[in-house]
Amino acid sequence: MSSVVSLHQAGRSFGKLEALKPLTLSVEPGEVLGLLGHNGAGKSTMMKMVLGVLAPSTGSVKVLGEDPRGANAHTLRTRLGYLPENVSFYDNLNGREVLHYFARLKRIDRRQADQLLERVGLAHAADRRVRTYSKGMRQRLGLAQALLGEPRLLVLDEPTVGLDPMAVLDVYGMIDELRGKGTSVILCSHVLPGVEPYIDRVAILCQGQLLATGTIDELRQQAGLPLRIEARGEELDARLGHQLAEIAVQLVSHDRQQLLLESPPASKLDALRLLLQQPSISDINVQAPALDALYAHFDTVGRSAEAH
Ligand SMILES: Nc1ncnc2c1ncn2[C@@H]1O[C@H](COP(=O)(O)OP(=O)(O)OP(=O)(O)O)[C@@H](O)[C@H]1O
Repeated sequence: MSSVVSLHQAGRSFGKLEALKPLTLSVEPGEVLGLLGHNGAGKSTMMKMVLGVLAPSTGSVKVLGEDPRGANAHTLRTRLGYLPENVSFYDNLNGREVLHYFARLKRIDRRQADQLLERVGLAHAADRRVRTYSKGMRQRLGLAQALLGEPRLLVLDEPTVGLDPMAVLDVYGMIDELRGKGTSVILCSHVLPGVEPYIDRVAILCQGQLLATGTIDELRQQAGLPLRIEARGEELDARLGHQLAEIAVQLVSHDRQQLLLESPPASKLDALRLLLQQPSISDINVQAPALDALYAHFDTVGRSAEAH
């Protein structure tokens, strides 16, 4: 199956500033790509190139096999959905009118608007002016607007900003449902905790450069960050620390009920074997580095490489 998005050596400069250095990246059907990067890393520049708002200065961009700025751009756009970071609407319209307006722009049956209002939990507020909506309600309306026309590709810029924890889970649940139906999603987010189960692959940008791409497990392998092992029990003996040190496992903290260890990935099994030999240990918990730790690692590496 061909890629939904395919960037080949695509880069973009503004005058002398190389906002996005040439990068090659694809998004497959039904795949959720998490696009991460600090402020000014080049995320919006990449999203704008995918949406056809910006032309690449070098290389090529293809979306659903077409140039997003080519002769078919208008038709192509009806198959894309976009939620901008700072979503804004005509405040004097009500929620339903806003969606009808966007449906007309996309040449889509306006009856879809009512279904979408229901789907994002705004049916009760459909006849209220948008000016009375809370931040979370506006975000939901933005999402409904992006979903008009059942797009094949959704580009979501910080979709969970300003949402309460339950609403965040709702948005992630919706992304999951879309992924199940084969929609591809580019999810640009600074909000990392909790997002892991909903993304298939991550792309990390730093100062305009693509630093790393891969599944979270692949990024863990590339980063080689230590795992955290927590052992619980009664009357734990910290002298175990010496044996652990021999297999390059570090004792981070300990008391009589708990040992906290940091283990290089390669020493994990040796560390577990050693712990399992201790009758005083009743529970062991192993934690692989989470996405925020992986992101921080690659970002630090990228910035120090740039500084040299
Ligand atoms: N139209 C423009 N003209 C000049 N410079 C620009 C333009 N658009 C973006 N830039 C610059 O390109 C770089 C990348 O910007 P971009 O908006 O892509 O970053 P970002 O990762 O989306 O940041 P944020 O998280 O703050 O939205 C920045 O240095 C920015 O100032």
